[in-house]
Amino acid sequence: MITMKNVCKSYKVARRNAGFKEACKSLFHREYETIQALNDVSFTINEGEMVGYIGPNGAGKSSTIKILSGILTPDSGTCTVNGRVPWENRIQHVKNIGVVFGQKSQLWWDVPVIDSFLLLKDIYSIPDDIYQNNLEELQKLLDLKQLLRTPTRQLSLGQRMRCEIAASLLHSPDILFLDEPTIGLDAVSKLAVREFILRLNETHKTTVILTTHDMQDIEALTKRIILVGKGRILLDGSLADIKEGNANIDETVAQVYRSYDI
Ligand SMILES: Nc1ncnc2c1ncn2[C@@H]1O[C@H](COP(=O)(O)OP(=O)(O)OP(=O)(O)O)[C@@H](O)[C@H]1O
Repeated sequence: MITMKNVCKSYKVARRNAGFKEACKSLFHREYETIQALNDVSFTINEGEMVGYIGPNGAGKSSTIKILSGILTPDSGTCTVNGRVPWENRIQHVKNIGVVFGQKSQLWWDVPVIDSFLLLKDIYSIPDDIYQNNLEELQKLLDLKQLLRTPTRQLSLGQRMRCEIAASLLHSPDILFLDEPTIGLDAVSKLAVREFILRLNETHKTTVILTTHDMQDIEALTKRIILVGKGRILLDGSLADIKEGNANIDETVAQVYRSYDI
């Protein structure tokens, strides 16, 4: 189970005006601004649930995922993932979770994908039999056979994303965090990724938290949505709660964002 209770997170950002004079001035006197990325965020997600975490740019989605995966520590509030505080026992915690950041790679750029997988096997101390079973299953379901011997940098975005998802699941995590996993993918790759996530959730009961701006992803994958805006949870329900008649889903969501002024 995942719980977040009254979590707040702010960032301190240095600001200065343009120009050489301002750069010199900032050496002696820095101005800072505080950005409140998360403000009193609370929710609970049960085992096996698949939840869409949506909101406009800068709403606080990635900050939430980073806290849940132990990369960031909140300023205040509590958070547990399967009974563990993510940032306190990171080594144990990461064995339980898989994370895919659509805009970042966890694969080593210059080596064949299979070498990255072997490195991950060592990092996560995955036993041989589990690694082999998982590799075989993922290879089949994500159609990786032709890709494993290719260096990551030579893969297309869609091919890389399939490899990234496989990499995040080699150690059989109970929970998968997907931060914009279909960003930039063509229709065929998107469908393949969606189908795989659905199947993973159905067969392995993996808990999935998905952040995306693609409302078709949300429509296809999640029954529950949590809407975040300006660092606050604004709605915890289903797409049906915000959908009106046969309105287009993108227009509906844009209308919701406008109505909350986010
Ligand atoms: N490392 C950082 N340093 C300073 N400010 C940050 C940092 N990371 C995020 N922020 C700020 O915190 C706020 C929330 O950012 P976050 O990346 O969590 O939003 P998001 O919902 O994931 O956005 P997007 O959909 O654009 O990826 C934004 O105002 C952003 O500028």
